[in-house]
Amino acid sequence: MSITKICCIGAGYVGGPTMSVIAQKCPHIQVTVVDLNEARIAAWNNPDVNKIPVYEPGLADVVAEARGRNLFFSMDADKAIDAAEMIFISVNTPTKTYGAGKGQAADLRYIELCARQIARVAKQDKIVIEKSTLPVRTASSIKSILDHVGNGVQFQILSNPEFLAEGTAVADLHQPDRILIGGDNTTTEGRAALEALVEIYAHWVPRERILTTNVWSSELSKLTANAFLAQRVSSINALSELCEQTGANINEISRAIGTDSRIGPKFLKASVGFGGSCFQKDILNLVYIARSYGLHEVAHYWEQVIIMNDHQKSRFAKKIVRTLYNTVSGKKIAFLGWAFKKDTNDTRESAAIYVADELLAEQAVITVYDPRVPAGQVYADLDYLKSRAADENRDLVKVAADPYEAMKEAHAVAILTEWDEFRTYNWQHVYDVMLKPAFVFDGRGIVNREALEQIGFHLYRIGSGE
Ligand SMILES: NC(=O)C1=CN([C@@H]2O[C@H](COP(=O)(O)OP(=O)(O)OC[C@H]3O[C@@H](n4cnc5c(N)ncnc54)[C@H](O)[C@@H]3O)[C@@H](O)[C@H]2O)C=CC1
Ligand SMILES: O=C(O)[C@H]1O[C@H](OP(=O)(O)OP(=O)(O)OC[C@H]2O[C@@H](n3ccc(=O)[nH]c3=O)[C@H](O)[C@@H]2O)[C@H](O)[C@@H](O)[C@@H]1O
Repeated sequence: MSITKICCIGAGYVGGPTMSVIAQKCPHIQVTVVDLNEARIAAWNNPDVNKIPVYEPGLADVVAEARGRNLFFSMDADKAIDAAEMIFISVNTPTKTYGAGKGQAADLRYIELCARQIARVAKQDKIVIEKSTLPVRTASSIKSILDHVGNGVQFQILSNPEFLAEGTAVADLHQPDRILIGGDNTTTEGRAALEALVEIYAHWVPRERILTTNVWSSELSKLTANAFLAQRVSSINALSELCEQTGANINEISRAIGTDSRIGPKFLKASVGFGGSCFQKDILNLVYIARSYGLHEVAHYWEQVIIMNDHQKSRFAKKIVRTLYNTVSGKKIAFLGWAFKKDTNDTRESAAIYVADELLAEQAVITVYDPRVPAGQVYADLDYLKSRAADENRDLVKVAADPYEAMKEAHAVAILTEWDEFRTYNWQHVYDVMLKPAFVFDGRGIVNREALEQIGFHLYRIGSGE
């Protein structure tokens, strides 16, 4: 089966970049990305390609190459679904905030809406692909809806989880470690669907990197991969606290253990805590699934990864309060970084939000500088917590367009994101304009200890007991 038209439902951080790269690499396939969010679609269609809604290094060039040629962003989902032979579902699957499983299970209502829409619109056989991260066995729910609501049309369901990381999405999509496709290879139609998707990726990904499994393994591999990655961060963060007590240095430990080829060097960077839309959500989901099968030890084991991460964020905030003579009331603290990692404008579950919330509860006054995050997003993130009135968030938190302005007359600077530019600031100038004693709390381990201490700063760095 040769695919000529693809539709993707969901033009977010995954749908947008993923489909842009498929369109770039497969100019013979027409790719239409649809979304309910009108502003988002308008932004993807912005004639100024630098104003697309997702900031990712290299993405604007990919969009510029394919958009209008074989890549389209549209609000007309019915039309795109009807025309496509292959439909990716790439909508959000956040943690449930209501009912059974509240705070843990994945909220699948958007997935179900997509399945019902596809069933309603489809007039010819379709391949439906789970691109969103989903609990194991979701494909059977999608299939049930499609088979019972659809009008006799045949659907093949594949699982094709996405492993890109934000900030490196384009590089990850161009050269993935692997592509994972779960499908039913026990039937002729199932095998044909699997092969159709393999064919698409094979335009730029070596075949040996395209793995096929059964659907359930594919769904569960995605949750497992994120759980393993997050577990490494929590493990190194747990030890960062012990380093601070003992005079050991977490960077040296990461280097020492990372050279063991069985451990490997990646994901061993101690931090103020992992953020992002997925690690916490996916582990909570894994915990919920394990518990729903009565596997309490399994659930408890993975839950520790989250507990450790919450502790890491909280102890950073507490360290600031303790160091500033046990009170930050009315004191200006400058935040360098608000995004959950560098090279992205995404702030979902960013450690900065929770550190800020804890300091605001102590009546601190915060000025935020982030090279990519606009003021409106900072306030939206704080308002979402409902810890205090929106007016109070605006009174206590300011967002600066200039980093030196943010740090002027501050008691302390807290580094929350590892943006490269923070390393190259004129720290002597920063020292001169800050109140004394001037404190720097480095939650990312990026500044040079000797240089800052020579200038006169008091420096605290995560995982450094020196
Ligand atoms: N953000 C990331 O780096 C990664 C995310 N994932 C997974 O991919 C999925 C999507 O994540 P993101 O792209 O980050 O989410 P997102 O929130 O950025 O985008 C989802 C989009 O789907 C749209 N949408 C929801 N329901 C819809 C419907 N019925 N019809 C049309 N559009 C609809 C929303 O308006 C939104 O624009 C999630 O399951 C996530 O776990 C997987 C790998 C990486
Ligand atoms: O499912 C997803 O959404 C994605 O989640 C992560 O990608 P992402 O969250 O975009 O970014 P990561 O590079 O994994 O970083 C996550 C968080 O961990 C932190 N981190 C990462 C690595 C490290 O050594 N230390 C550390 O604190 C980062 O600062 C960030 O806050 C995974 O890396 C992707 O493979 C996956 O597709």
